[in-house]
Amino acid sequence: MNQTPAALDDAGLTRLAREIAAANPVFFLDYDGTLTPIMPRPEMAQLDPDMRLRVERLAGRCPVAVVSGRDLENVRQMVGIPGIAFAGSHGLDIDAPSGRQRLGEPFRPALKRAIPALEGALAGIEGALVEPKLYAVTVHTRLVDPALKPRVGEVVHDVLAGEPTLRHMAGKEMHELRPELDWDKGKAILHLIEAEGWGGHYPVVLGDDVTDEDAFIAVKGRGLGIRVDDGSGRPTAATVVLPDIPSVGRFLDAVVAALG
Ligand SMILES: O=P(O)(O)OC[C@H]1O[C@H](O[C@H]2O[C@H](CO)[C@@H](O)[C@H](O)[C@H]2O)[C@H](O)[C@@H](O)[C@@H]1O
Repeated sequence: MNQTPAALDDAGLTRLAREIAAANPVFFLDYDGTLTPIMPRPEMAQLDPDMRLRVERLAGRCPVAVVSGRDLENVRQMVGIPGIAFAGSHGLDIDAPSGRQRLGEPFRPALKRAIPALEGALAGIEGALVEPKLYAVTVHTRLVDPALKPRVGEVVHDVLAGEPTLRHMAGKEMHELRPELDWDKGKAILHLIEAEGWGGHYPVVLGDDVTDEDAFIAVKGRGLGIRVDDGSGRPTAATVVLPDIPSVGRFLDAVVAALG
């Protein structure tokens, strides 16, 4: 892990954007915390129209994929840009011009049991939100009384104990139950590079969360990981850090301008 990735001011950001544009890039963009600020509830994290326009302009100039922990159809609808590639459920569900890959399909029966079990067991805990996805289920704790958060964790682990084909993953104020598969955002990105014929492009990954670290590692040595700082001070495998989401906007503007 790189403890101290390079922090960029606006001049450095413009310089980096020009270098990237000259390298024939392909962009892999995370959604929550990267294109949109973290909000109290998932449905509140709507994409700002200016950010949508930037991503749209970028996609008019080079390949772009949105790689998210969200359900694929949900993030596709939130982004609202047709024709680009999407990976949902942390890469377990991919829809790209080359076709669809649904690695989570064999785990649907387990998820169909786990989702109502979680909804039932958490119904009495105010603020606990269950977000069902095609290939995972997320339990959000952001709105739960801090004293009750450990109880939410216990419920999640109780349900997990009955589902050996699922595993637990933690994120920002959330627990996720997902398929017990050796697959992550990094593997999804490498799959997309191969399947879409993007091997001649320079992969640039933007992300903020723990699950984006797999993506930074996947492109290390052949591309660039850019972490959007979330103030956690967490070590990262990214090479560069952007201080916030507005700087992501300025960076994408600079790349678009440099691509012409
Ligand atoms: O990979 P991402 O696109 O960053 O998705 C990761 C998770 O993002 C969402 O949850 C997070 O954002 C919510 C809205 O800002 C916030 O309320 C929550 O606390 C965060 O964990 C999404 O709801 C999850 O499904 C994604 O896995």
